[in-house]
Amino acid sequence: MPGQDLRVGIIGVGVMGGDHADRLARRIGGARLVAVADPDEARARALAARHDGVRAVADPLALVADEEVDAVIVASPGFVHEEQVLACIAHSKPTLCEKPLTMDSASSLRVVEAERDAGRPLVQVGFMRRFDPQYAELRQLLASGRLGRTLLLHNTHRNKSVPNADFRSEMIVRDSLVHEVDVARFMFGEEIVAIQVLSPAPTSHALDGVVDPQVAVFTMAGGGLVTNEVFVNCQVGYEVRCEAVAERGSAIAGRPQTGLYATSVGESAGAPGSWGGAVDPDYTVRFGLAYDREVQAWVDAARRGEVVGATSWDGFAATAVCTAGMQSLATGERVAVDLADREVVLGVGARAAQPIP
Ligand SMILES: NC(=O)C1=CN([C@@H]2O[C@H](COP(=O)(O)OP(=O)(O)OC[C@H]3O[C@@H](n4cnc5c(N)ncnc54)[C@H](O)[C@@H]3O)[C@@H](O)[C@H]2O)C=CC1
Ligand SMILES: O=C1[C@@H](O)[C@H](O)[C@@H](O)[C@H](O)[C@H]1O
Repeated sequence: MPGQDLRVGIIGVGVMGGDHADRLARRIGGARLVAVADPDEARARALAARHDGVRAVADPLALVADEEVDAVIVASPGFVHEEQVLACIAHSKPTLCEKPLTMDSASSLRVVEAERDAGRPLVQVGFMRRFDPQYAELRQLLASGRLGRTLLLHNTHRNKSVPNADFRSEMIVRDSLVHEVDVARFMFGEEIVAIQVLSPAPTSHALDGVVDPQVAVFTMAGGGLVTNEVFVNCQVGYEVRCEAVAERGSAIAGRPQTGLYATSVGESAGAPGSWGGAVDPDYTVRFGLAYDREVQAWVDAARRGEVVGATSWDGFAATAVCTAGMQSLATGERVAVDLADREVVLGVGARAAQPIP
């Protein structure tokens, strides 16, 4: 592989698959897009037609088996990830799987076990916030110990709106809150042992019966607490931040300026979707650089036969927390996370992913 471009296939060419195709074509070195697969064949053909040398393949599993595809980005909906990622592992193809790894902890564990049995690291999960410069710097600051022991995190996660009628309360946990789960594990460097999902009065902008916003509280293995607001129909724009509170100070990733920061759809804070500067409209803008860094790191690591960023274990651990979160959403009760023992599953001394370059 050294010296040759990594030939990449993308499964699922909706918002994220299309975005990754563009970055592979324009901004990523050492790789080229060669094939795309999507059951929406017209969409796959249209994307292939926009890029030189890219084939549209009807069957995602045929793309995985294709000898001219070295590595695969899985950007299909979460409920088909298990079958597609297992196929990638069976064909020894390095895989960047968009979050969530799968929809429940049992299926995510099957992916972890399949990769273990394949005997080499193959799967990176698309938790891109780990590659956002501010999130990465916050993680380094906390790990350096300069602020003392980390006590609390406060996460905010707001989407302007979600277009999909399928985006029910459960989806907010499995598809949106799952990012905060990974952030909490990343910042603390430890597992989450319990989750409680609270249901405030919903916004009138949510579909009937959808709990939006939600407030989730995570208990970390060392006793730290993480509060999380997830609000997917906030109307204003995309706001994602993480404040860490430690024994000797605090720090925030994701706040664009100092001073009063007010957002509004109305006139009081200026033009709609503004605070005097602009609120990012969505994740493709806010995390564009993080996705670039994530995909470049994946390409570089795949060429070395390694995995960086979030591993299949991280994907499994996040899904396990969300599985418990679904139970808590239904009852309002605090639910313990049922996480397999990492050393039992992966073996004593199993190597974590390489640190993010
Ligand atoms: N990291 C991040 O910030 C984000 C990650 N995502 C994740 O990316 C994945 C895709 O999400 P979007 O692009 O927003 O969805 P989308 O709905 O825009 O696109 C999904 C595409 O997959 C195709 N598809 C449906 N069934 C398929 C199958 N069996 N095999 C292959 N393709 C299939 C659809 O035709 C569509 O083109 C999801 O896992 C989602 O959670 C989505 C948005 C942001
Ligand atoms: O992953 C993402 C979406 O799937 C999810 O639906 C959004 O809530 C997140 O902000 C975005 O990053």
